[in-house]
Amino acid sequence: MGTQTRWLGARATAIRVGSDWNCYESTTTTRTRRSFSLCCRWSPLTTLASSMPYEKELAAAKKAATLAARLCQKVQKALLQSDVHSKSDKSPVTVADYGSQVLVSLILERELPSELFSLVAEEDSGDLRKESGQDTLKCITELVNNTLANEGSHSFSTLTTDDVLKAIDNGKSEGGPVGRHWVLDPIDGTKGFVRGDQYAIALALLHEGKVVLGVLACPNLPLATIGRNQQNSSSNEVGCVFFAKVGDGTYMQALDGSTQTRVNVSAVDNPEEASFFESYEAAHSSHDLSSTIAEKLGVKAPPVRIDSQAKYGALSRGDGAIYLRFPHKGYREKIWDHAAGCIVVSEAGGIVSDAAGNPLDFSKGKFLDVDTGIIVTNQNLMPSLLRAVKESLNEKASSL
Ligand SMILES: Nc1ncnc2c1ncn2[C@@H]1O[C@H](COP(=O)(O)O)[C@@H](O)[C@H]1OP(=O)(O)O
Ligand SMILES: [Mg+2]
Ligand SMILES: [Mg+2]
Ligand SMILES: [Mg+2]
Repeated sequence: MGTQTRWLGARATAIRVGSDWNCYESTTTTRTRRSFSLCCRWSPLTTLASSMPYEKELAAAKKAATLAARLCQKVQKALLQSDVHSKSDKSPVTVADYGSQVLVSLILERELPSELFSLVAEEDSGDLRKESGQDTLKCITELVNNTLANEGSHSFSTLTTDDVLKAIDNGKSEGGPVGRHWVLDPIDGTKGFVRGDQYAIALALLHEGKVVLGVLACPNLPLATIGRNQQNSSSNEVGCVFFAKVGDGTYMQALDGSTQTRVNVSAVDNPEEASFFESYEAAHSSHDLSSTIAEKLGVKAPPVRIDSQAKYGALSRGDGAIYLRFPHKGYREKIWDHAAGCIVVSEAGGIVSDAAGNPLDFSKGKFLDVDTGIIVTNQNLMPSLLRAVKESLNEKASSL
């Protein structure tokens, strides 16, 4: 099975690998590589991208999220050991948020050099460019350089503060329905991070407005089941990475890189045996509304409250069967808070929708316009969950 090359003119080359022809466009101005499946005449014809769709991108995303998780673990450890562990002192958290974004941005760009790079990320460099942000900027730069050095990453020379600002600002893309966009929450669940609880590094790739891959690194999530289905486990190891790409299922791996296992959502169809996740923070999601819905549905177990998209990860492996999220009036959901979690759950067999049963639309820029809230469960429970949600919302509206 050798390779063979055909010259398709000044801008494209076809390379045969085995019986497949892979066509590349090469222009000096755009550095893009595209599938030419529509314009090439001979067959069989597939592209590298279609024979292993998003394989390279997934590997890069896992590498980026894992390294960012290491940086966050270091900061959280220092934060919990120091006496600045107070909610009013936001600086250590800020350093980790920015540092995580810098690492993901740099690693993705380095690992995928032939692709146009577009990143929609939560943080921007505005505050770090002010006089008052200079100490924090130095601190982030040092932290990122140390993390890269500890990982033995020799492909980066020591970063300057300017490099750091540029890497953060790579995340300024607006996303949208055309092309590819990475979507990043460098620390999802900041409140949990500060408390020493759950948080996640959430990274996803959108292609033509759809989520095609997602990685959720959850440094504090036990590898063993949590929540109501918790069994006695000999392992108290923590640190999970969930990852999924479209059509390929969802997998979980330990953060330290052990063998991956395929995961599936719970198959429970009796709500009495189901348990549900919701935000730890009542300010992020109405606990009252969730408990009305759960009661109407017949759920007996109390809610499992944890921070961040770790809820999507836990649900994808069947730790609980339902996730209810009803932010308070006026709050607009962002794509980076759901993109990775959404594909992790749906590839594990679950359904993610808004409160009216519509799928989430990630193609509208950085905001997600959802009807009232977000609900997640398996195929068996979704019809009755939707009924319970509708009834509860109607009752709430008529009581106002
Ligand atoms: N007022 C709010 N209502 C709902 N979600 C919020 C609010 N403020 C921040 N968030 C975001 O909600 C997510 C955490 O939700 P939870 O942990 O409760 O599920 C995080 O993405 C958090 O942002 P951040 O990424 O800055 O932590
Ligand atoms: Mg978030
Ligand atoms: Mg965040
Ligand atoms: Mg935030």
